[in-house]
Parts: sequence; C-alpha cells; structure tokens
Amino acid sequence: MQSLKESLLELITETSTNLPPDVRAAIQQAKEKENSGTRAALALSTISDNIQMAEENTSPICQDTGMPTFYVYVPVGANQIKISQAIREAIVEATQNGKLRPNSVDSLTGENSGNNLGEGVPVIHYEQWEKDEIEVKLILKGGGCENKNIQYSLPCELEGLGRAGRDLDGIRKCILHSVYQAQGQGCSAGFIGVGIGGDRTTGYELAKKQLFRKAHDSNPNPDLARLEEYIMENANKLSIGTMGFGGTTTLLGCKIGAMHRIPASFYVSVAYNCWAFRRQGITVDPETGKIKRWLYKEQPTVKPVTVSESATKTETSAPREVRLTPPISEEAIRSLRVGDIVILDGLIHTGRDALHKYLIDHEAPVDLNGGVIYHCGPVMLKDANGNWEVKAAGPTTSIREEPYQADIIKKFGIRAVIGKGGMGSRTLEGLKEHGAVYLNAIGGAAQYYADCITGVDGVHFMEFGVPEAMWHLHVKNFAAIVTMDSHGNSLHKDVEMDSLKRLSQFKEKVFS
Ligand SMILES: O=C(O)C[C@H](O)C(=O)O
Ligand code: SF4
Repeated sequence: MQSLKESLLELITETSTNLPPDVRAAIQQAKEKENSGTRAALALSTISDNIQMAEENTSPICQDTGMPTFYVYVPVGANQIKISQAIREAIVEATQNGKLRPNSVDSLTGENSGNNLGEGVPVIHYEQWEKDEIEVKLILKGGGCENKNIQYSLPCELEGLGRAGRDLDGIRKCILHSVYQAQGQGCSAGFIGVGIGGDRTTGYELAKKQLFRKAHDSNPNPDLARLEEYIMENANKLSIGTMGFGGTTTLLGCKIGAMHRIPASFYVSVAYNCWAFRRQGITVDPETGKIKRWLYKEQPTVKPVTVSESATKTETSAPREVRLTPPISEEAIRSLRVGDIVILDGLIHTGRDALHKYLIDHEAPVDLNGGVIYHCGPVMLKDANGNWEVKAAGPTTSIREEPYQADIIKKFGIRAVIGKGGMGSRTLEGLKEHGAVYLNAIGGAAQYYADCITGVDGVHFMEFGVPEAMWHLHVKNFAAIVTMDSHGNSLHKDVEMDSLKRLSQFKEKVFS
C-alpha cells in the first residue's frame, strides 16, 4: 500500500481541478439551449471558460473545496485504519499545495485548523465488498449548495404547490419545491440527489449517494425513472436559470433513490449540488496502493440538442458596460441600473461572515469610504519569496450577510458589494438609502476571477483563517452584473416572484 497516499492525492487534485466529462456534457448542453446574449448565456460561458482554466492551471474550479467526503469500498481484511491515515495525509498535502482551501473550522472557537483536518473532517464512509480491489469515491461539495439541501416530512403544505401527501405525487411536489427554494443561491444550474424514506440521517445520506450516479444514466426502477424524467423536464420551466438570472436551464441532473421507512416517518431529502459538481473515483490495487482505473473519465453519449431546444440566435441588446475605480462616487452608483455590467479596476476588499460580524462593533482597519466589499473566501498560497498568491477567488453566497449588510454599508460608506445569489429586502433598502449597488459575480468561477486579481495589497484578520480574513486585492477588468440597484430594483426579487408563479402550474396531480 506504499503508493496509496500518492494515489489519493491524485484523486483529490483531479476532483478539485478537473470536472468529469458527464458534468461537462450537461453544462455544454445547457449552454447550447440558452439564448445568446442573455445574462444566463454570459454566465454559462464564464463557467465554461473557468472549467477550462482550472484544468489548465491544475487549480481549484471553485475556491470552496467543500467538505471532503470519501466513500471507500474495501475487500474483506483490508486495514481501514491505514487507509484513513493515508486519506488524512493526502488531505494535508493537497491543502499545502493549494488544491484544497483550508476549510475545517472549530464550531465552538471558530478557529480554522489550517490543514483540513478536524473533528469529523474529512468524512470517510467504509463498506466491505467481495471484490479484491479498493474503490475510493470522493465528493467535494461546497457550503453554498450544501446550505440549500432540504428535507421534507410528508404530509406537508408547500408554498405554491399546496398539500403534498405520502405518495409519489407528494414526492414530486417536494422535489419541484426543493429546486424553487434553492433559487440561484447554490450556484445553479444544479444537480440534485433525492433520498426517499429512511430517517432524517439516512435519508440525507441516500440523497448524497445519488450524486455518485453518472449524469446520463437511467434509474432501474421504472417509477423513479419516470419521476426523474418528469423533474428534469418541468423544473427547468421554473426559469430560475443559471445563477438565478432567469433562463432555460435551472437543473442539470436529478437522481432519485428510495429506501424503507418506519410507519410514522416519511422523509424526502434533497442534496443540492452546484454546477461545480466535483466528484471522482478510483479503484486501487490493495497490494501496492496504485491506481488501477478512474471511475468518471469516459465521455458520455449525449443526445444532441434538438433544433426546437437550441438557442435562438437573436441577440438581445448588449448590456451597458460601466468601468469604475474605487473610491466610487454616489453619483456614479446612482446612475447604475439592474442589468448593467460593471467592470472594476483598482483596490477591493474581501469580507464574509466573520468580518461582517466584527465590523458591526469595531472600526475597519482600512478606509472603506467609496469602497467595494467582495464576499469571497479565496484560496491563497505564499510563493517562494513569501508573497501571497491568489489560487482561486470566486464569490460566496451573500444572503448570509443579510443581517449586517445595510448597517455596514451605512457605517463605512461602502458603494458596492460583490457576491452571488443576491440579498434581501433590508439590504435593498440600504442600497437605496445610502447609494450603493449589489454586483453579482458568477458563482464558482474562481479561476476566472483569480485571473482578474493583479496583486495582493496585504491582509487583516488572519486569525479568522484564510477564507474569512480581509484580503486587500488589486483587480483589473473584474466584471460583475448589477442585480440590485440604488433605486429599489432587484433581479433576485423578480426571479423569485416569477418562479413562484411558475411553480404553482404544477399544483395538480400528475402521478397517482
Ligand atoms: O465558501 C465559499 O467560498 C462559497 C460557498 O461555497 C458558497 O457557495 O457560498
Ligand atoms: S461557490 Fe458555488 S460553485 Fe462554489 S461550492 Fe459554493 S455553491 Fe458550489
């Protein structure tokens, strides 16, 4: 088993940096269906470029390399203690190499362990089998989409859909609702794994396990196959679209599994995965620890997009582009409208959960007047000269800062907040009152944005850990879309209301 650690390091690196062909094919199909010139088409083309860049740079596709979760199948007699040790060593090395972001945080003290190890991290599941090889599957599922997982307890009442009973039709409603409630916040277009039955724990486990199925397989259970097809066809009619910008593709894959339950409980558990669907697997020789085979490398046979589905090439009018350099004036901000593209040059500052909480009661270490805050937790490495290098730097889900954002904008005179997924009514009110905008960057496009960062001008609050620290970054040609302006307009609010209306068309019974 001498080579096991090296094999696992290769597995982690490959998972984090090279999206599997079946996932790429699903994204490519979505791209072909989207009308060119729309915001969704723009987002999908950034996503495609980002996937390519990550592969070429062998760098993380998304800066959030998630909760490393391994499923290991072992021959009878294999030493699981040694395998776990090799996994932990490979995780530490992958973190040192910048293939994983240090993501393991002590829940009580908030301290980041710095090496991706911790109580319960990484997650390792074992199962024995009769084969004489080891199989290791890995999923790196990030926090934004994990936060969009949802569990329903049937019967229940669902917004837009009415009563969902303990039958296939009730399950159908739960799944449609799960896509609606995620909006764009889990970096849609997404993949869902659904677990029917079990208890609260095993239901979610079953849901997550579905994510290991290939994107283009079909369910051996005919009822579930029918349900999967139905969901794929109809969830996309919600028009939430890529990043929640509206558009033809909201869901890239739906895989459903079922298990027994006890009489009183009936759970439908949904694991939502972003487009940056990083899962890979290997089989390993138990003697040497060397890789024998990769599990998700073959090209899928994909139905070509039909003419009626493919994008009409009628270009929508090109959005207005506005170039800005902080400090930004109130006048420049008030001239922006939802749909404009802002291109930033100059200094911006990262800030996410820990910083927003801190700034409520403390002063900022730098002048933020007219400034730009970027909701981002980057992957950073020091180069040979001890200088910081940005390895990946896409936006994080902004809605988590909703309790703080309006107050922070007011207190420090901030003019623009960059993030993804949009924010709520309190922030919208704050933007209007103080003259600021919300800029939506493309979630997961961590290589694309890292490429716009020309230098690191220092860091504050390293004690918060790398992702939560306040990084001062010089950017050039950093593009993001105004999705909330200073006149009370919010694309997110509009898409949410529109998709709720569309959801209600699925109220009537379909499966008996
Ligand atoms: O933690 C992050 O960098 C992003 C997170 O995965 C998110 O989607 O909000
Ligand atoms: S930022 Fe988006 S793409 Fe990255 S892990 Fe979070 S949900 Fe996924």
